[in-house]
Order: sequence, then structure tokens, then C-alpha cells
Amino acid sequence: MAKVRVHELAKELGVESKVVLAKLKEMGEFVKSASSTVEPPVVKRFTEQFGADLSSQGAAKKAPARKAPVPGPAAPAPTSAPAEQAAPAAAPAASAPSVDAAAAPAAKAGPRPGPRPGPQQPSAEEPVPATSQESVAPAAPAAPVEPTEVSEPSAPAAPAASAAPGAPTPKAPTPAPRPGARPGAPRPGNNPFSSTQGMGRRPAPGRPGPSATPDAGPGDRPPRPPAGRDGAPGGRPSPGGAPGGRPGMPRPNPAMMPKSPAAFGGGPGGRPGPGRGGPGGTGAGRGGAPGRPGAPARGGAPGAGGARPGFGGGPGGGRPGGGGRPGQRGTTQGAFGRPGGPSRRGRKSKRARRQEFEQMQAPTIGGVRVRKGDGETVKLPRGASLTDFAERIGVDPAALVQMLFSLGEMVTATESVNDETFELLGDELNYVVQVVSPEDEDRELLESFDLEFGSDVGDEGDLVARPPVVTVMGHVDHGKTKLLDALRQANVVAKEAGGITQHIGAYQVATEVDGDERRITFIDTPGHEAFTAMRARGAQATDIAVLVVAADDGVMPQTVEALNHAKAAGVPIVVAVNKIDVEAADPQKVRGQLSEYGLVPEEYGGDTMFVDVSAKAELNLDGLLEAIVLTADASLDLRANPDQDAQGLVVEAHLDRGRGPVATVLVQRGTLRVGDSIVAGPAYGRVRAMLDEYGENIEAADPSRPAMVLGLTAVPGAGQNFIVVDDDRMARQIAEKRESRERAAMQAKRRVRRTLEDFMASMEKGKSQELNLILKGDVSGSVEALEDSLAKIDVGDEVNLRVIDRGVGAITETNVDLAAASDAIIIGFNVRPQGKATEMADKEGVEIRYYSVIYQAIEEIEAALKGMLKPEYEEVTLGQAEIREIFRSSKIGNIAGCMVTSGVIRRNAKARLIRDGNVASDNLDLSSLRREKDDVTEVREGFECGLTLRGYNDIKQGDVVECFEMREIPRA
Ligand SMILES: Nc1nc2c(ncn2[C@@H]2O[C@H](COP(=O)(O)OP(=O)(O)OP(=O)(O)O)[C@@H](O)[C@H]2O)c(=O)[nH]1
Repeated sequence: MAKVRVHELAKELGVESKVVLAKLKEMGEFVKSASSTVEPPVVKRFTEQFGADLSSQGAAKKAPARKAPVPGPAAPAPTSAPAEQAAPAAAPAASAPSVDAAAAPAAKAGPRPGPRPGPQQPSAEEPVPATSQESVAPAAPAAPVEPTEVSEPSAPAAPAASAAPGAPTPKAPTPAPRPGARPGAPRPGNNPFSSTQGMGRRPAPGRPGPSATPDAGPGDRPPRPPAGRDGAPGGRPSPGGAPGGRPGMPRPNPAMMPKSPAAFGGGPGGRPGPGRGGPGGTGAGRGGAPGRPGAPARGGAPGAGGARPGFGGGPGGGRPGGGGRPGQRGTTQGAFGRPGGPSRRGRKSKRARRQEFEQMQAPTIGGVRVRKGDGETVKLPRGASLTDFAERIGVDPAALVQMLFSLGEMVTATESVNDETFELLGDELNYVVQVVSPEDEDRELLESFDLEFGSDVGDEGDLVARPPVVTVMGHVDHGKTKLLDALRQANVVAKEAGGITQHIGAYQVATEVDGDERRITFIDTPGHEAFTAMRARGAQATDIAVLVVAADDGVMPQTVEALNHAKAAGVPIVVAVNKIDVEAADPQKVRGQLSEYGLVPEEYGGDTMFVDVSAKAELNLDGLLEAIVLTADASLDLRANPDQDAQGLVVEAHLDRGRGPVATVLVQRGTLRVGDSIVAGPAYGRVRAMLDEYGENIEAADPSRPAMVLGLTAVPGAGQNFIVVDDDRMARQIAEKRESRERAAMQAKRRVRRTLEDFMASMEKGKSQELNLILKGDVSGSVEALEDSLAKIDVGDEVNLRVIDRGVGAITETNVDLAAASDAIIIGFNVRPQGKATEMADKEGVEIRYYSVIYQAIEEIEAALKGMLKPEYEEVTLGQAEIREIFRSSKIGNIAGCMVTSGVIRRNAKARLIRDGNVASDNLDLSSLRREKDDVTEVREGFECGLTLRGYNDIKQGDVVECFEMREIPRA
């Protein structure tokens, strides 16, 4: 607040101006007269030191008057405003009258205050009663302060009590004692802030207080109106700053200025306490005495707040009784920003706190710190690598590698990791790792559209028998293809129709078994590779496997392999002992051999049907068909619901020039119809037309029926499932999601590989680079021609081209393996990949390039080689600037004040310093550039600028700074 004049201060304290003048002079303050102004800090100190005494003196004089008000509970009333404000708080606690009110707060506070204990309590009690009466008076001189407190309430109130009781005199005595006690506490006034306030206010009112003497009592001082407040609970409050506080505040007393929260109460709780107490005391002295004294006292006691202020004094303490309030006050103070400083905390926080947090979260395993999870689930596709896992949980793959190493497992970042290892890592890092197969992922995707693949809709009654789907497997050259061809011819229906003319990947034949026409569907792709590939995709198209064994050759490696695959898939086997037309045929031997593998012929008591046939001579083909039907009937329940949206598998697919994507699908359940919206793998569309194996259009395909579907947007992969959905939109959405997932998976694999390649290349090859190629062609002539032409490409010594393998024929998995191991690219000249080579190449990130024209291959490879050449650079001068002035900065170094004389000067460009026409220094970095006070990226000719050259200070007026940059020269 504003400055206060001596006479105002005197008035406030209820004494004569000369008294104040004298005291001020004692304090060493230079004051001339009653109208001299006193600075707030001085007022503060003054009130702290003499306020109590003076006010008590004053109070003494006015005592009478004071009392009046105080006493009655009514006290509050008069006070009105203050009282009211304080009232609320007080109310509760206050058991007693007005005064109590004040105390009340304290009371609550009490708890905390705890400190106060002993002494006070006693006193408190006494006081209490007094309190009730009110009054003020009390205050023993010395004690003054404390007494003021008033408290009343509960024990603690003690202090207050003293004051309060205040009944004038009588109380006084009591108070006295306590005072002592409290006082002990800190000297109230010491804390500049708190005290001040406390005192300040109180004083005023309390003046009386000072006198402690009850006698004088507030009454005397008429002015004391405040007393009223005091009396009223309100009074107290004021100190606290609490609402009540305000009231109290009225007093212009500079001391009150509290502003600083601290002032208020030092301790949160504190403030209230004391102050109030005081009040109580007050009434009379509202302050006066009480206030401060009390405060201090309490404060003291409590220790805590003690200091603070008088008022607040010890919150707890003070209030002895009531610590309760404190609470509140405390809060309030908090609001002010207590001590401390939030700011400081905030400043430090962000970074420091995050680090701390991460540290806490990061367990150290094997010396590596990796952030720990919260037990969340991480789904990984089967065969995922540590890099995949690291990406999902946002950590460095290298840390996981190191961590695993310390756990005893040596795994590279890109290597596929088994489920157990992920489980182990998950446990360590607090994640639940779920290895999800692509099929599971797809299932989830379909579920999100409320679709389910793989099960029939409806109940038993809806299921209808369907033909078995058969795959023919066996050793090389044992006659699989021949047999499939022969069986086509065996198709009774086909025979009538004139034979099958189309190969669509699967076909159906009809035969008669026990007089019934039975159909059988054959997958027209022999060999267990296709069968296995489908299974790898989670597709099981086959119901029965026909194992072809040449009677003249017997069981061979692939025979065993095939039967193992079939067994693993749980597919019943029918053995076709082929080539019985050959002389060397020994069908019995085959039976004997296979028995050793668990396939025991029925005639030997087993359950496997062996059928002797000749594909070439078309012998006993009907017998084989019958055996298939019988086996199906005996071991399988082949039924499906034909009345639902169709589902099934893609058996084969390709891009047809005229018809676009074409896919042969095998319906497994439901009926596929022209016009259906279908999604097959990442392809979708509406079935525009369907053809059967005869090349004829069909409108519908029921379970086990293969059909060639036209109308898809893309070519799906063999083994992928198809499903009919409600509309095209849903089909598109599902397909798009599948596609993006596949793309992401593929990119992830490739990305990893590239990174590794780059790393290895830089490590192993140093400056030179090498392009490894594997050449595959349709004929040896083309491969040689290609290699010769490549050898003639001249791109200098920096790049080496190396053909690490060459050969005739399809691109095989072996080729891909080698390419992956050597970071090579495979060039296919008029050849295509074989088997799973494409799939493997995708997985390994091996690039396969196909050509049918040699010069095109040469051209592209040459371009690739050039792309690998290190770029060449040339210097391009940007501009020059003349140094006109030099500004020296201890921080930045010498700053050149320049005028751009030509071109442009650009920040971060290169620069050279030219002095007297000679290059004084070259290849400098133009690290900062300014126009006026702004950082700029460039300054053009005719403008002034300030610039610095990183780490270079040897500049002089008249020097020229030439700015240039290096630009890449495109290769011819
Ligand atoms: N004598 C005789 N030769 C047969 C019979 N079945 C197949 N062959 C011949 O055996 C050879 C191999 O027949 P494929 O049908 O190509 O045998 P595959 O098992 O399909 O062979 P891959 O496709 O290489 O696995 C051909 O020359 C056929 O003509 C048969 O029943 N009797």
C-alpha cells in the first residue's frame, strides 16, 4: 500500500503521534513530524516491534469502549462485514460466542497444530470460557499477544483463550501465562512479511492488544471499530487472508499489505490460527494484541508456522485449538503460491521429469535400458524379427539384440525370432507378445466386417453332401500328370460331351458307385508343393490325397515326403499303384513298403485302399475313382450348406489378356453366382461370368465345384480365400485393407534388408561399390549374350559389376537364396520364377527383373550402375560481400558487417575469404547471416548484412567474403 503518515500510524495504533515518532526515531528512521510519511517496510518493522505494545497501550485507554462491542457474542454483529465473513469459518468450531467464532477456525486447525500442546492447552481451556465472554481485555501485557489469540475452542484454543477470555482483566492473567508460552515462539514480528501483516493488522485493532492490557481494552480506542471485527471472528480472518482477512484488512495499515501470501500466514494453516486467535482476543484487541502476539506465539509454539506471522503464526500452533482452519488457510495460501516456487519446478520439469520417468520405467537388462511396457499386448506376425518388435514398442532394435544376448540368445535384429524368444522378451519388458499368423490377422479383419470364413451357416439340416476334393501327389515321374489326364478322360459325363478341353486348375469327374453317380473334384496341380503351399496359407482344399507310386519304382523319397504332408494335414490317403502295365511292375512290393510308413492295405487288415492302375493304359481308373468315393464315405463327413453366401479358395489365377484377372476358385460352402460381390485375397469385384472346366458359362457353382471367375480387379494368389459379401463397397474395403497390410509387411521386410545392405556395404566395400547379378535365361545362348553385353558396360572403376551365378531355366528358390546371401539382383531373361521363388524373393527382399529383349536389360542395368556412382560436384559461386566493419563479440567472435557487392550471400553456404586479391582462407562455413537484427537465409546484392564464419575470426575491413556452394553434376 501507499505510504502511511506518522499520525495515521499512531491513530491506527491508538497512541499519540509523538509516541510513534519517538519509536521510529529509536528505530533509526528519519521522521520529522506527525505528517511525515513512513515507508511500508518501516511501518512493517515498526508494527512488529512496537505495534503490540503501543496498541495495547492504546487499548488500555480505550478499553471501555472496546469491551462493549467485543463482549457480546453480538460482537460480530457490529462488525458486520468482517464478522460475517469470518463467521462462516468460525461458525462451526465456535462453540462459544462470537469470539469463538474466531477461535473456531483455530480449532479446526487444531489438529495440525498439535504442536502447541502442553502449555497452551491448558491455557486454552481456561481461556475458552473467558472467551466466551469475550474479551479482550486480557492480555497480560507481556503476553499480550498471545492472549489475543482468543482461541477458545478446543483445547488448543488455549492461546486464544488467554486472550479471548479476555475478559479484561481476569483474563489477562490467564493470558499472560500462555503468552509466555506462545511467545516463546518466535518472535512474531521477525518475519518481515508475515509479521508485518499480522502485526499490522492486529495492531490496529488490537492496539489494545498491545497493551495487552486489557484494561485499556479496545474499548478505549474508539476508532477501533475494527475491534468489531476483531471481536468478530472476522477479525481473525483477516490475518489469514482468508475472507475474514479482508475484513480485517480494512485497516489501511500498511502493514497489512500483505500481499505476499507469505505474509499471510506463513504457514497456511498458520495464519489463520493465530490471527484469529488473536481476534478473539480480542475483541478487544482484535487485534491488537492478539493478532500479533498470538500469532507469534502460536507460531512459535507450533514451530511451524510460528514464524510466519504472527498471524498465521503457527498455524497449527497458533490455532492451537483449532488447527482446523489452518487447513483452510493453508489452502488459501497455497493458492497464492506458496513458497516455493512453482516456477522452478516447472522449469525443470519437462525434461528432467521425463527422464526420471523413463529411467524409472526402463529396466536395465544386460546393461541396456529399454523402456518397459504396461503389460499391453503386442501382436506380431509369425516369423517377425526383433526389428518388428522394436518398431511396435518404439525402442531401438539394437537394444533388444543386446538384451537378448545378455539373456543368452544370439539373434540379429532382422532374423526371424521364435515365439518363445518373444515371450521371454515380453516378460522382461512387461509386454504380452502374441504371435499372430496371417490367417489370424485376416480372421480379425473379416470379423470387423461381421464376417466369418470357414464355417457353414445354419444347422445340420442345412448341410448337403458334397463331392470330395482330391489332390494327386507322389514322386517325380511316377505318373501324376498322366493320371490326372487319364482321369479326365475317365469322366463318364465328359466322354459323352466329347472331352474336357480346358485346364482351369481343377475339374470334376463323375463316376458310378453302387449305381449312383458320384462326383469327385480333382485339383489339377500335381505335387505336394502346391498342396503344402496352400496349407501354408491356412487353406485346406484337399479332402483326400491320392498317392501315386510307380509299381516299377516303388517308394521313393518324395513318396514319403508326400505321404507325410498328407498325414500332417490329416488327409486320408488312397494309394494309386501306377504303371502296372510295365513289366517290372511289382504292386505288392509297393504295398509292403508303404506298410512300413503306416499305410497298411485293406487286404492286409489296414484301412488304406490301394488301387493298381495304369494311367498310360487307362487301366482300372474307375476302380481308383470308386476307392476315392468309398474312402470319403468311410472317413469323412463331406457336407456343406449350399444356401449361403459362397466361400472357398482360389486354386489358380492369372492375368488374361482379353479377360483381365481370372481366378479359378473352389467353392467350399454356399453357392457362388454370377453377380455376386466377391473379395478374394487382395482382389475384389463382382462376378461377371463363370466358366467350368469345359469352358462353358455357368450361372452358379455349388460346394466342391471349381469355377473360373471373371470380374476381379486384381489377380489373387493361389490358396487365398474368397468370400461373397453384401456389396461391392465392403468387398473393396476388405481388399484394400488386405492389400495395405501385405504391402506394409513386404516393405518392412525390404526396408530392413536394405538398411542392412547399406550398412554392410559401407563396412565391407569401403569406397568402391559392387553390383552382384544372377543371370537366368531360357537358353544358354541368351545368357551368354547378356553376360557379354554387361561386361562391356563401362562406368569406370568405382563400380564393379559381378555376375555371381548364371544358368538356364526358371528362377529357383536356390537362386533367390544365393541372391539374398550376396545382395544380388536376379535378371530373368525369358524365364519366370518357379515354385515359391517369387514368394521367397518378396520375403527376402530380393529383386528379380524380367526381360525379353537384351538391349533393354543392358540399358536398365547400365542406368542402375550409374545410379550407384558417387555424385560429382562442381563449385558454383553465389556472390561476394565486402567487409565494411567488424563487430567484436566475446560470445560469437568477430562479426563482419558487409555490403553484398554481387550475387547473393547465403547462410550455411561455403565461403572463402579474399584479402588483397588472394585467398586468405578457403572452405569456411558461413554460419550466421543477419539483416538488421533478423536472421535471414540470404542477402542479395546491394544490401548490407552481418555474417560470421564458423570458427574463423581473422577478418579485416576490406576483405571480401566469397560465397559458393557445391552442386551435384548429373552424369551423362
Ligand atoms: N508305362 C507307363 N508309363 C507311364 C504311366 N504313367 C505315366 N507314365 C509315364 O511316366 C512318365 C512320367 O509321367 P508324368 O505323368 O509326367 O509323371 P509325373 O509324376 O507327373 O512327373 P513330374 O511332373 O515330373 O513330377 C511319362 O513318360 C509318362 O508317359 C503308366 O501308367 N504306364
